[in-house]
Amino acid sequence: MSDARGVIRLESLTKAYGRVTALDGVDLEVRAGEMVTLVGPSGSGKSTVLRLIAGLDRPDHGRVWVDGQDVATVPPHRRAVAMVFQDYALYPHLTVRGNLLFGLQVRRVRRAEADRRARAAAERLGIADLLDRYPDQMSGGQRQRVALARALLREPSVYLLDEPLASLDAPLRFATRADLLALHRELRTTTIHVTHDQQEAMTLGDRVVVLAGGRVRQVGPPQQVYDEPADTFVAGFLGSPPMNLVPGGGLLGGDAGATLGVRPEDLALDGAAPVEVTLEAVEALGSEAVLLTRADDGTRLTVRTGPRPGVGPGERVRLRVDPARVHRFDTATGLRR
Ligand SMILES: Nc1ncnc2c1ncn2[C@@H]1O[C@H](COP(=O)(O)OP(=O)(O)OP(=O)(O)O)[C@@H](O)[C@H]1O
Repeated sequence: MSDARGVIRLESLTKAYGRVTALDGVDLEVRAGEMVTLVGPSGSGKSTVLRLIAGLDRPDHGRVWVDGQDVATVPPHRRAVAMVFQDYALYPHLTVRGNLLFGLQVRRVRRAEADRRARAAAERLGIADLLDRYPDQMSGGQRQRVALARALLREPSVYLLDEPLASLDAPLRFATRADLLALHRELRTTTIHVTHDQQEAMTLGDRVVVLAGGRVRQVGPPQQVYDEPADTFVAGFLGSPPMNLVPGGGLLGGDAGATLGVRPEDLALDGAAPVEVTLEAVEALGSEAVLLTRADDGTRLTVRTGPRPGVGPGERVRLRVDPARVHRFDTATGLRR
């Protein structure tokens, strides 16, 4: 089914490890050419989703479709997927060239053709001068590029990326993220990318999938999920610092049965505003500052301001709340109203 190439469909996927339910009925369709970011707390089942797609584990119930085909009986090496892990998983006894050629040799690609493809992938990822090095002679960033180049050589229908940037330092992470995005724009290969990183979740995917407790909580374009979180869990998970959530509404405006939420950037210092709080701490982050405040009723509100807010701990300050920016959730169910 060539028209389904690159399409991934997960249907009621359930998986338990002993008494731990890792996935609890996951449905998801990833479109051809799409880049989807999978986020969620530790243990929410993100890696399990990838492992089931790759065939490294089998679901207890449910189905995985790759390229329009139910892959239940297809072994991992026959699936059209390439997985990249945080810890690279390179062969330590092989050079970069050896690592890149390995999969091509398994697939009986002729040597001259394999060499040509390996060099092209290495050049694309900027590691062509490292072909004779062994993995332990390279930095983490370089190893990760080798792992990505190796995935590229498989020419899969789908890339499964399990936190590939997590062990890189901030500048390298930023640069590699940009490379990953450029590569995706060029190749348009369907990609599912697991990350813990808020910025990656917001910037890398066409859509973000929020997972919690083995269930999909919300799927949508990152900005939409950020602007309209489906429940209090998603509201508190996406965004750093997280959304302020006030059960009963309190000083955001009383609302029995509702939990009101406001993001730190939607609160502002304003001497004429009615909400008065005590400033407990100021976190200066260079490009911005985060104010930790506490109202007389005990409610804590986090405020995001410019880098030099001009106020200090212990001061009484007033906060302006943009009413159009207040989110309303049902306290009992947590669902957006
Ligand atoms: N092989 C295994 N044996 C037992 N339990 C497992 C196994 N693999 C995963 N689990 C459990 O299944 C749940 C989901 O794990 P999974 O690795 O998918 O989570 P995750 O969202 O990727 O977490 P993290 O962000 O920490 O990597 C966790 O509770 C985990 O402890």
